[in-house]
Amino acid sequence: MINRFRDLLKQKRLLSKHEKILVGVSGGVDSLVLLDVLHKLSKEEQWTVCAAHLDHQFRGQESAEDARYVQQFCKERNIPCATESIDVPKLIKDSKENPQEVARKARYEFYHRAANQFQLNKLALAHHANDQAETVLMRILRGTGMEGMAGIPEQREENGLLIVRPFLTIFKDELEHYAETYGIIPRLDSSNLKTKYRRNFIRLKLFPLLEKEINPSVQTALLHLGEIVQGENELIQEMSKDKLKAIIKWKKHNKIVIKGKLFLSHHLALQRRMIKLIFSYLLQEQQNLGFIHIDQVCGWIREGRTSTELVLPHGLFAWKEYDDIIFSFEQYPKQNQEYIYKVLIPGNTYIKELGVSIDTRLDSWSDTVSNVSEDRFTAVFDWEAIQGDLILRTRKTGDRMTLLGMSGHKKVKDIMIDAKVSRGHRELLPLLCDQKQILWIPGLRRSNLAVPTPQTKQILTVRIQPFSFDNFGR
Ligand SMILES: Nc1ncnc2c1ncn2[C@@H]1O[C@H](COP(=O)(O)OP(=O)(O)OP(=O)(O)O)[C@@H](O)[C@H]1O
Repeated sequence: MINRFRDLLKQKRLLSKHEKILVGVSGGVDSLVLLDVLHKLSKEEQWTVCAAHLDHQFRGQESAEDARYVQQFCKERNIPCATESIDVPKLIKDSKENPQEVARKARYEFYHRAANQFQLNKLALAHHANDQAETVLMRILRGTGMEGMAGIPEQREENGLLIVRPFLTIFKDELEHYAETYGIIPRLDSSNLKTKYRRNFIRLKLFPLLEKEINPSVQTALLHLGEIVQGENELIQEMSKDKLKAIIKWKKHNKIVIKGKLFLSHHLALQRRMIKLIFSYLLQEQQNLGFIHIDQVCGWIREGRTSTELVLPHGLFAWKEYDDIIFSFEQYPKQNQEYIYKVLIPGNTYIKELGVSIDTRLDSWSDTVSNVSEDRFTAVFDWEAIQGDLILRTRKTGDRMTLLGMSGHKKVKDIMIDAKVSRGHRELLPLLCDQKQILWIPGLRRSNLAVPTPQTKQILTVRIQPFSFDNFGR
């Protein structure tokens, strides 16, 4: 019988020669068989095999006896065994998290400690084909995507520990048969019937019914479905990662900007995956968003309108700026960030809303005529043509100006739209005005007003600290 397991393990290629394996052993039949099989094959495969058992203190004395039982089982076979006893019921009481998650976390932390203690890098767990079929069916019934339907992964990495499940295609009756053949007596977990209610409902009621009425091999069918989906899933995941790289314009830990048109050029299946990847990147995989939100985002991007902001769970926001789709934990720049400053002449005025300062200087024409040079953030004016105080303020509805080199007025809003200034930044961008008109939109365009001429006596040079739209309002 061990030969069949040897062949199966070889075929799976989850374990190669010289592996250093930690086996998670509960004391139940599956994990005792796994430990026994791996131990029996360890000599020829030159494996180091150790065991780890955690007493979760769920069942008082009974749990403590499980731990002693596993220790004894290991001692008889000369297998090093790490055991710990943790008051998981107390951890659950003190925590706000889901009880199963708390127990799982405690167990995995323990596995890591045990693996470090024995210097091992693989963890083998004894989930089997029935567990897999139950998982696939349960997820289908509860609602899942392809990732969920793929079931339990045969191999995955967690913080440097490679977790393998060599029995995932072996049904429990075969493990029980092995146990009987080799005289392995498992501990009976009395909590099984209570804690695994839903699983037991599927195992004890639903599967027998489905096997009788629909398909005698329903579990195998589900197992195959899981395997097929897992393969296709891996393929589409790889594709999504590739495509995502191309649509990301830039990203930082709390913000991602993607190219809308390129995103929409992909199939909806890839779009959904890419949004999911974006969520898991921003949310650090802790609290991914479900199908409803993923679909909501895809639909919202398709809508195309640029003026809506999407409020998502876990403090995430999404908005559009021309072709950019922005996902961020910072809210869309507020509309009412109006400001107005009297500009000191000569002197320095700090605009706190922008985090930049504005410098002014007055010179006689003859002093400056040789070195006056305008750029996006510097402008020069005929001082005498300026009417009253100089102010720097945000845009007001209906603001208009005459651009240098153009005749007629143009709406400031349209000038900004033409220059592709995003909606949020339109409300923040400073306008330099005198008492009557707008003279200059720093960084963007200047008006045809107060332009120095050969008759100009005094030149006003205004220089605003260069700003990028990324520096403010976002
Ligand atoms: N207390 C524990 N200590 C260490 N490993 C555990 C413990 N409980 C479960 N495991 C590992 O996790 C796997 C899955 O656990 P699960 O509770 O689903 O199965 P189980 O019914 O306890 O399986 P088994 O028949 O092996 O006891 C087990 O097969 C075993 O490898």
